[in-house]
Amino acid sequence: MIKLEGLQVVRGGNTVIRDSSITVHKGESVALQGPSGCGKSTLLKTLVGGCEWQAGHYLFNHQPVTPDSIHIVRLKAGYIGQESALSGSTVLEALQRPFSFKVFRAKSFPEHTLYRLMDQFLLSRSLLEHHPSELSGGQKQRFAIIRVLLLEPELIIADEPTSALDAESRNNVIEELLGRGRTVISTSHDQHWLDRCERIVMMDNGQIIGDKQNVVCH
Ligand SMILES: Nc1ncnc2c1ncn2[C@@H]1O[C@H](COP(=O)(O)OP(=O)(O)OP(=O)(O)O)[C@@H](O)[C@H]1O
Repeated sequence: MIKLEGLQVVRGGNTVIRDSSITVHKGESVALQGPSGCGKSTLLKTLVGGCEWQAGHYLFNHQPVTPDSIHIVRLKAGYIGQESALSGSTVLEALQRPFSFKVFRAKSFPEHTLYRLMDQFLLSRSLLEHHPSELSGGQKQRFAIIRVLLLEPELIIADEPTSALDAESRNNVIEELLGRGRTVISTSHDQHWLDRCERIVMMDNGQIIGDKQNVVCH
């Protein structure tokens, strides 16, 4: 699904991703691990065009991707960022907003899925009428994940998706994102999340330095 070869990313004049290559197949769950500042978030952002790459090759579903054609990835990949903003006058409006974008207009808003996910993530229905700024950090994070899931992306890119969650909602989010055969590329400092990813890719100083299969206990 994703193939990077010799990728290089420069930010603020510094090379923060260097000569990085990785292949991720459909259905795999991969976590990038490594010290703070080694480039994990940058690599995830680059996959959806949040950072430009200056050298290397990027293939998505065997198609070459360039910074100019990154929209082919954005159509099919959902990005859950560390500070995903929900914009709208209510939470419901924020969740519905992507469905008004031209590229997603053919999709209808999956209300049943929304309610299923809210129940699973322990979110009460009344929150839908709240202003997004009234949500707690953990509620915001769960709604940001729901917003991505409602669009049924082929690929999920998740930057610390459980960082603001308590144990119960964390387990439910892990089950939903990692327990259903989805293709997920992530970074996390949460050992519960890491234990459920099938592959751990080690990074250091902007480079991929190791790749191991995890024995996943379901
Ligand atoms: N907007 C930016 N402009 C310039 N440099 C940046 C920017 N954002 C991050 N960097 C630099 O890029 C490098 C990689 O940062 P990145 O956030 O990708 O690391 P990380 O591995 O995700 O760290 P953490 O585990 O702390 O989230 C760091 O040296 C950081 O200082």
